[in-house]
Order: sequence, then structure tokens, then C-alpha cells
Amino acid sequence: MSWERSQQANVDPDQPGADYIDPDSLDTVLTRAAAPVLDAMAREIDNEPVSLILTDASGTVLRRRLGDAGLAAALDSVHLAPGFRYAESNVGTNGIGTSLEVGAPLLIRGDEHYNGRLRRFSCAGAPVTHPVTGALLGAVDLTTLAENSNALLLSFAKMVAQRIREQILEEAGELDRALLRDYHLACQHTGRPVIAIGEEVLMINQLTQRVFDSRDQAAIIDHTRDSRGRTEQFTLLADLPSGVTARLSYRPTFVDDRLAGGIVHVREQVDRRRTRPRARVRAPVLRSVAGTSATWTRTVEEMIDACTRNEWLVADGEPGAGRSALVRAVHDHVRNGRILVSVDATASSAQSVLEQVVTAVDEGSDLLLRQIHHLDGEDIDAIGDLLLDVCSNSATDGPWVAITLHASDGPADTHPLLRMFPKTVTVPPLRHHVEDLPELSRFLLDTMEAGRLVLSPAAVNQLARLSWPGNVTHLKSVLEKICRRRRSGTIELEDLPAECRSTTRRRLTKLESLERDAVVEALALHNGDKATAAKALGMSRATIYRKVREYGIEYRARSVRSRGRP
Ligand SMILES: Nc1ncnc2c1ncn2[C@@H]1O[C@H](COP(=O)(O)OP(=O)(O)OP(=O)(O)O)[C@@H](O)[C@H]1O
Repeated sequence: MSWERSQQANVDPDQPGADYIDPDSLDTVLTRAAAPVLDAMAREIDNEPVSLILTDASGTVLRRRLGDAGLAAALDSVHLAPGFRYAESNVGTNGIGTSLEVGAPLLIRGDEHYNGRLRRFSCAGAPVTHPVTGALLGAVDLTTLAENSNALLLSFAKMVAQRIREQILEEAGELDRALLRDYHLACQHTGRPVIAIGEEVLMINQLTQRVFDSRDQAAIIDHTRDSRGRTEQFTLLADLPSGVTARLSYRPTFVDDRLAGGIVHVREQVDRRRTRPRARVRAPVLRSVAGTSATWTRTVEEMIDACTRNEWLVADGEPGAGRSALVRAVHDHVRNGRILVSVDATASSAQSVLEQVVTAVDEGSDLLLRQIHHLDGEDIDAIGDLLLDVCSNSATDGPWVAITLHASDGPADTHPLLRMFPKTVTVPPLRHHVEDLPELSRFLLDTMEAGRLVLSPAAVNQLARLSWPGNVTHLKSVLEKICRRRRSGTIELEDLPAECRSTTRRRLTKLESLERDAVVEALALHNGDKATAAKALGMSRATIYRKVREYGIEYRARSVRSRGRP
């Protein structure tokens, strides 16, 4: 079975095909809990011809401890080293990838390896799952030369995996207790809505539930999720679907130098509908973008304001959020009649970007510079010099310039180029204004000339529950997929592409997305019958139930209507 899977994945049977990723930045529940266990276990294998390996859930080697240094060269020669991915789909049947694939400990002896070059080894792999959530975190593997193969390797791997689980529980216990303590203190002392967020924890007090309706709560939780893992304190203003602006103040909780999570105080609310004149809230209808939610409307207003004052603007936001689309729409509305030259730093060479900017500047056109963070420092400096000339020589009605970037990838705030841009407007990610999804989908379907295609309320609800990591671009590609299949009628929940049928919030690995799609498709094929779908996929019923839960797969069996009856 595992060999069949390896064959289907086109694994090279002669060369280990492990991909490399940089594992240094990885500091996770697993690596933290595993560190003392690996230290202790490494002492047990001292001078033994065995290596003890820890991987993440995708099979990427995170840590490698050697009992006998002589084994290092042999393992390096097959890339069984930190940073290399030992998933079954990369290197074929092996102790790490196959135990992760089947979700159970197993020993793969020399000849059982799919890849010829791995047959000189025997590996015992045991998956590590989270003791509370059951999520798959990674695997422990013990590898030795085939001639030293021993059934005890498997017992040892299982034992190490179990110790790591216990350690996670112990650490989580300590961290969760600290978070809980801060949460209770905050609830008692502030008398305000409070949320606690940890790696595996989300707690909301009664007051939050009383003060905010369910859509506002969902928006607050979304903003709060974005703060997960942050180690510094900060405050942000969140525009909620009801029109209220909430001030969220986040404070991290530490145990020594370990982050336990954070407490979010929802301190203040300003009802924009009351404090602002109504006319300001109603942004004009822009022709080329859709959206009427409070969050989107405020962004439009801010951008229109900057453009009207001819303030040079940074449109900050996640890729695909609609930064360029909004700049164009606002420009069209405010500076109707003036030319806006759009230069995409990712589509052209640096030389050609500079040439396009020079031409636009010479012609006195307005300018949209997209994704400048893709240029290197010298090219950004050169553009900065060019724009500085424009800035100092032009009158108040001179050209308007906007750039798009994602602050976390872009040049530092202090970069001279950014000093010429007094205004930054953050274009919200789609998950922060999902109320716009029905209108946005309609708008995008119309631009695809699929005016007769309608999304059912259940399908829209499902789309609104997704986290849309690629934002509107992502939504657009999903709708394009749907349009390729049909161009009229009603799209029901079960007609949505597989990727939209699960609501997991974490970013899936390529392998996980393939697995999720396979589960969704098998369920669709077998009308939601999990037992038959599991059989078709070659997995146990228990596994398919786990996968459906893990990926948050939504499946509703199509109702079977008997013909001939009304
Ligand atoms: N509110 C919206 N209404 C209609 N279409 C939108 C909206 N937001 C984004 N889009 C569409 O989604 C796609 C991505 O938008 P855009 O190119 O502006 O993304 P961006 O990544 O934020 O900007 P940039 O291209 O500068 O990186 C475009 O096809 C755009 O027309």
C-alpha cells in the first residue's frame, strides 16, 4: 500500500528526493517540549549506532541526535538531516513519512524502503500527537544501519513520542495556568470584555458575549487570532460589522521567557453611526470595487480623503486584499481624467521598472507602484531619488503617487522613500470584512460574465467561514474554478471546490491540502457516506472521522428526491 502511494506520488526509486526548508526559525510546542526529552534520550543511545530524529507533521527533520558520530556521513548522503523533508510523498516508504501517513508507529526494515538508497537503513517511526487536541504535531524516528535492525527500536521510538506528549502536557499545564490566572485577574479588575488567547486556548468572558452580537464577536475573535504568538504589547482599532469601533489592547503572558499567550482587553467602543455625520459613513459607490461593510467603507473613505488632499499614499495590506484595485478605483473617482500609470515591480525587471517610473514622472502622470518590496535596496533608493525630485518640484496639484506593500515585508518605516508618503491606509484582509462576501462574489461573477450563476445562502455562509489567506485574489480563483464547471444555476454547498469545504484556520501544507481535497472528493462521490469514502481512500473509518474534524470539512449529503413525486 505504501509502495503504491509512493509510486503514485512519482517518488524517484533511486535518489532520495527530500526537499529542503530552513528549520532554524522553528520554535513550536513540539520543539520546546521535545528538547529536554531528546537530551535525556540522547544519553541513552550514547555510542550506539543509532540516530534519534524529530520531525514536524510534514516530515521535515527538525532535530537529529547521533549516538555514534560515524553514522552522520551515511545519513547526510541520503539527506536524512535537519531541514530535509522525509514525507512519504518525497522519499517513498520510510519510518518517518509512512508512520505520519498512516498515523501509527511502525518499523521499516532495510528492503521495505521504496527508495533503493534507503535500504541500507532500518527506521522506526512514531507519530507525536498533541495530548489535548489530538492534532498531529510530528514524528520521532530512530534510524540505524539495516544490519543492526532490532524490534526494540520501535518500542524506543514509541516511548520517546510518549515522553514528548507528557512534556507537552506538563508545559501546557504550566502555561495555561499562567494564562488563566491573568485572564481571571483581567476579568475581575477591569469589569470589561476580556479575551484570552493561547496556542491551543481561546477564552471569552460573559461580558464580551453580552456586549457584542455574534457577528461582532466573530470579528473580534478574528482580530484576536491575528495576535496569537505576539510577544509585545499593542493596541489596535477594530471596525466591527455593526458599525462599532472596538479598541483591542493585547498584553502577552510569560512564564519565564516562554510565551503562554495573551490577554486582550476590549476597552472602548465608539459607535461610528452616532459620532460621525451620516454623510461621511456612506462612501461613494466606486465602479470597479465592491464592498459596503463598515470596515471596507472606512478604508475607502480614508483613501478618498488622502487622494483628495493629494497626499501620497502607502496602501498597506496582505497580498490580494485589493490594495491596487482600491487605489485605481479611488483615483478614478477623485482625479477623474488624469492618467494613472501602474507599475508592477514583480512583473518587470528592475531596469524596466525604473524606466517606466521615469516616463511617468516626465509626463506628469499619477503613479501606482505595486509591490515595491520586491525590488532590492538600491533600486528602491533610485526610485526614492526620482520621487524626491517630483515631490520637491511640484505644486499642490502635482502628480499623486501611491505604493502598495505589505508592511511586514516592505522597507523599514524609516526608509527615506516612505518619508515622502505621509499617509498609510491599511486595506483589510478579506477575513476582516466577510460581510462583503456576497456582494463581492456577485461582483466578481459578473466580471467573469457568469451573471446567471447564483450562490446559495448555504454556499455563501460556508465561504464566509473561511480564512481566505490569499484574500480577494483567492476568492476570485475559487469563483473561476466554479465558472469553469458551469455558468448558470445555483451553486450549492456541495458544488464548492474541495478547498472551500474545510474551515481549518491554519495554513495547510501541500500534502495536507491534497489529503483534504481527496477526503472531500471521496465524500462527494459517496454522498457523504464516511465508511465507503474511507474504504475508497484506503484509510480506516477512525482516520476519516479524524480528518473530517481536523480539517473542519463541511459535507451535507445531497437530498435524494424520488422521481415522479411532487
Ligand atoms: N473590493 C473589491 N472589489 C472587487 N474586486 C476586488 C476587490 N478587491 C480586490 N479585488 C480584485 O482582486 C484582485 C486582487 O486585487 P489587487 O490586485 O488590488 O490585490 P493586491 O495584491 O492587494 O494589490 P497588488 O496587486 O498591488 O499587490 C484583483 O483582480 C482585484 O480586481
